[in-house]
Amino acid sequence: MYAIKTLNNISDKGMKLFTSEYDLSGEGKADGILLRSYSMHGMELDDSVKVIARAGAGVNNIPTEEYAEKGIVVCNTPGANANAVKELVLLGLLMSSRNVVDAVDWVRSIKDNPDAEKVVEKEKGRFTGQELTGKKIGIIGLGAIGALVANMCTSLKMDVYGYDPFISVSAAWGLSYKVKRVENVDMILNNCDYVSLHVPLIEQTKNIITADRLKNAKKGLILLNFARGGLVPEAAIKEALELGSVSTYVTDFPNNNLLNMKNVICIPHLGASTEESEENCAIMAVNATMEFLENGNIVNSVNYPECCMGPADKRDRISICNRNIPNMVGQISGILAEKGMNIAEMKNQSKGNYAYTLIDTDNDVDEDTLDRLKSIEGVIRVRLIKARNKVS
Ligand SMILES: NC(=O)C1=CN([C@@H]2O[C@H](COP(=O)(O)OP(=O)(O)OC[C@H]3O[C@@H](n4cnc5c(N)ncnc54)[C@H](O)[C@@H]3O)[C@@H](O)[C@H]2O)C=CC1
Ligand SMILES: O=C(O)CCC(=O)C(=O)O
Repeated sequence: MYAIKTLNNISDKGMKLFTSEYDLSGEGKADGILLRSYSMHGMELDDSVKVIARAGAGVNNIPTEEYAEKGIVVCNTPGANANAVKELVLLGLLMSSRNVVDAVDWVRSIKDNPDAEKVVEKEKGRFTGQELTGKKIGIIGLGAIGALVANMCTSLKMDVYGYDPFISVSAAWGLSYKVKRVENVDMILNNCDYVSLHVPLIEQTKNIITADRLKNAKKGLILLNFARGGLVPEAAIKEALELGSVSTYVTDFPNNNLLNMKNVICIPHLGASTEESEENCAIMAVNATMEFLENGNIVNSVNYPECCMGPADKRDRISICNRNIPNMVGQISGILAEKGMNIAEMKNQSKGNYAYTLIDTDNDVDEDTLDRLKSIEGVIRVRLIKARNKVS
């Protein structure tokens, strides 16, 4: 039996995939944790936790490196909510271009005016906007969401520019040939009418949109931030709005300061909040959790490498989280050889500072073997997964 804890509400479509082997009561020590935006920084974790699945893309709410050090695999759900975000970006583009928020507020204010129809025609000129077609848009970050946004904007007949020095091969393949490649953030800000941010919040992207950069931005820029608040310092936005270099800031990450600024359109972090996206994310997160707990297979991890060997069905499987340093495989297989054990199948993958090893063995695995594997310098965690239908 595996115990699962959830730190946010996770769609039933995903949760009901957990079989009767899973205790979802949330009581006792968890083997796996599922969450959305809950902040895990500073949270005490039981030693029992082996896998954490973020039903979503951004993992800045999880100390992924600290957990890698503890042998806890953190997964996310790449692309599962990208379409939902793309559609909200479209709304952001339209809201900011057609003064929809102010116009709707104003028209509500005349609801008791018996001449509302006439007043509408007289006053509507105050809300005249601009069209998207023909305007320049820059997309910063061309991953799952940025690529969809870029392609959507080409369909709107916008002139689309993209910046992503780390673009993946698959994202590049999916990108319209109409998206023009730009070499730096400033070229985007200085030349575009609209800029949309789609990078993760990491050390290198924190405060990426500085006050200095915004000073030189094309006058009247509309800046959309559906990625993370920490990419754009509030002081920079305040100054840019006052100077007029930015005309409107659309953000999915409101706080008290932003809510009190004129020409800031705040949305309450709704980017991924559609039924479809919540279901997609939950299904992917639950599948990754079960795959790791039952088979030791790692999919969509952000702190350990992808490593899959199919179901742990016929043979016992040893799962090892280890540091990415020389001679780990040699030492591991050496111990199994000394114990007279035969390796039927083995896989070792690495990612950054960490590596992961899966071993299927023809023999029974005893406690002494596991203890010896654990004592290897650089081994972080060892787990035995008993075969479900063992061949004797
Ligand atoms: N508003 C919301 O509800 C949601 C917000 N998000 C945010 O959007 C972010 C992006 O999501 P996805 O597109 O799914 O992730 P992704 O991982 O598919 O794409 C991120 C892209 O950013 C690029 N990148 C990284 N560092 C960069 C840099 N310094 N400069 C330029 N590009 C850089 C990467 O190469 C990658 O192509 C997430 O990390 C999350 O913070 C994601 C989903 C929902
Ligand atoms: O779960 C959510 O609503 C937030 C989604 C999000 O921000 C993300 O996936 O990065």
